[in-house]
Amino acid sequence: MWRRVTSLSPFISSSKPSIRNQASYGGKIWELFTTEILTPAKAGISSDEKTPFITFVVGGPGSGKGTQCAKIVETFGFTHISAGELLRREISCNSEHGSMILDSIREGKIVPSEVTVKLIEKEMESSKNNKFLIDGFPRTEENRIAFERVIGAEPNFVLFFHCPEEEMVKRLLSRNEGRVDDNIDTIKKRLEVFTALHLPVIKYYSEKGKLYKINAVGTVDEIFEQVRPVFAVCEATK
Ligand SMILES: Nc1ncnc2c1ncn2[C@@H]1O[C@H](COP(=O)(O)OP(=O)(O)OP(=O)(O)O)[C@@H](O)[C@H]1O
Ligand SMILES: Nc1ccn([C@H]2C[C@H](O)[C@@H](COP(=O)(O)O)O2)c(=O)n1
Ligand SMILES: [Mg+2]
Repeated sequence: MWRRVTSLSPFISSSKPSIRNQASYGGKIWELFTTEILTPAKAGISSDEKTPFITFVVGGPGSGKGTQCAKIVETFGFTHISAGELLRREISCNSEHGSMILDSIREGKIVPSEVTVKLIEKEMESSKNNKFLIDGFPRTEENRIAFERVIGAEPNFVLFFHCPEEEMVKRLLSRNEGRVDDNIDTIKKRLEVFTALHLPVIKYYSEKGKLYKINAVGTVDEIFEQVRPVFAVCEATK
């Protein structure tokens, strides 16, 4: 079980990173952000079993966040909390916010942060684990600030899956899971929202030295080989 932390502490020291891994293909402004694999001390990994270890997993729609989270869970024993899945669950059980959430998802819009953060908080509180992968969150600065306020914690680090738009569109159109937002019109809106609202979040964590940028092009296993060393640092401190 995790306990809530009451103050936010800086996790990053100024010593040199042990490994530096920069994505190698062209792109937009995302190119400004680097991936660094930090030493345990630099990554701020606590030896306190009760302090939650929080990783945010971000990236565009279809960049492969969910796919890689499944591999991280299998290999490193994290609890996977997908913000999108929690919201879809609210739709399926016709909850108080179900129809508002469905409308937002159909339109490719972001659900108000207070709703999403409350769902995440409930999942964290009911888990016996203290290592969390929070997938598809934060999508916006509003999401990020609401999490800090409600949960009283920051992520230990943030994994950013960087994928070209054409590849994301191709993957989403062939996902075939019956999602109401996997159609070309909604995908276009999701991409617009991603470009407009996600950049400040990426920039924020990059400046804090918490961002690990992963080149999300390649096979699932190739991509996981970039992800693995980030979590191996965490394992090494147990
Ligand atoms: N490296 C890859 N190469 C090709 N296809 C992939 C790769 N990784 C994932 N996929 C496929 O692409 C689709 C989208 O992947 P996934 O659901 O993991 O993305 P996501 O980032 O979680 O998307 P969303 O934000 O919409 O939830 C899935 O059908 C998945 O099987
Ligand atoms: N922080 C979040 C996460 C998700 N949503 C909504 C909007 C997304 O298009 C949809 C699906 O999420 P995904 O499964 O693609 O991660 O859920 C949101 O509003 N806020
Ligand atoms: Mg997903």
